[in-house]
Amino acid sequence: MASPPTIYASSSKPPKLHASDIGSIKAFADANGLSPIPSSYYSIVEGRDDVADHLASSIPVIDFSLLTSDHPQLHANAVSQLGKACAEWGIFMVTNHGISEKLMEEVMNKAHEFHNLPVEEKKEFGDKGPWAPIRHGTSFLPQGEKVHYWRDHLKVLTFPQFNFPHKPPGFKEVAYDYSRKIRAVARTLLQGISESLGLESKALMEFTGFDSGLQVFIVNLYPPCPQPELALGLPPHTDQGLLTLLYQNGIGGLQVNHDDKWINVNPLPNCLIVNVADQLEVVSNGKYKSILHRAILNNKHTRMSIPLLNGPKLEKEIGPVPELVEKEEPLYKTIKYRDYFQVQQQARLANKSVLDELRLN
Ligand SMILES: O=C(O)CCC(=O)C(=O)O
Ligand SMILES: [Fe+2]
Repeated sequence: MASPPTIYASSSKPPKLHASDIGSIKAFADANGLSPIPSSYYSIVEGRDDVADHLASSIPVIDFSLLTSDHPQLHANAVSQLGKACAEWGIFMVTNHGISEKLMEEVMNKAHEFHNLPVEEKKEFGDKGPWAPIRHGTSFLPQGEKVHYWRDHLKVLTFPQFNFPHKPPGFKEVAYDYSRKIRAVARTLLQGISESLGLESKALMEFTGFDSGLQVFIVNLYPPCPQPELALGLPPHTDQGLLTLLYQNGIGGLQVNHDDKWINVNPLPNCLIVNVADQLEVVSNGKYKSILHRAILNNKHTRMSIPLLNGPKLEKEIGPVPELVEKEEPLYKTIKYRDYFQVQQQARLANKSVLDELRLN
């Protein structure tokens, strides 16, 4: 067995502090510098898992301009690559997506400004539960979790209704523009994914009510952590929704689980990282599995990530698409997307995957 980290051997193990008392891990990290982290943030006890870094360069890359090409063969090739990426990986990078570098930078800068606002100024956005349109908070599920995670977040419902914090000035405007452009990219990807399953291009959009679908705009900030070998930014989880499109500030930290190994995601410049999420697994009847991922930490740089979760319409009944289960057994229950949240909250509190609750034996 590996020798335990020295912090465990010390008689002065740092105190357990509850994330709700800490409020903002950024403010806490700013105030505490290099002091040992509270022991309530120890989520890695056996040392970090091995990382299969030789596989990092195998994460698929989809050229969006080929997917939207008028040339039938180029489009067909892109669709087949997309299907392969969803089936074999559940994560891929999208290049040439058409969202300008300038807009992406503006969103990132404003997002940073938001997290840099004094704690008092952000109090009005404090987390009031899963259905609140704007929620600012820390960790993962502070009220239910046994250990905490080194991250602050802002989560905003940006579709079908657009909500957004009114500060810092200009954030709302660039976020609106970005949110709509991301939805358009997600919509085109969903059409390609539909085709890759042998369905009509609009089939998944219509079945999931995508054009009135939920979008959650998340801004994560992971401050430098003095003991990154002991804590995590986010625990292993899958995302709700159909497709998550994520952009980060150039500091690595996202890892995905592929064939039971953790792999660092090293994004190409200006690309979008796309994750297959739970509802895509369900509608594809398990052909495209939602990807397990987590966020690790470093002790030097602030990491920021901006994932936008694009899901079905809340009132839609979501289960395997009927065309796919004409010749095979449905592997998942059908439930209203709105009710899925209830199941998800309970499953997460019990530390289970929500899909386990929806799987039919
Ligand atoms: O920070 C990251 O790269 C991952 C964020 C994430 O998985 C999430 O917010 O659900
Ligand atoms: Fe996630």
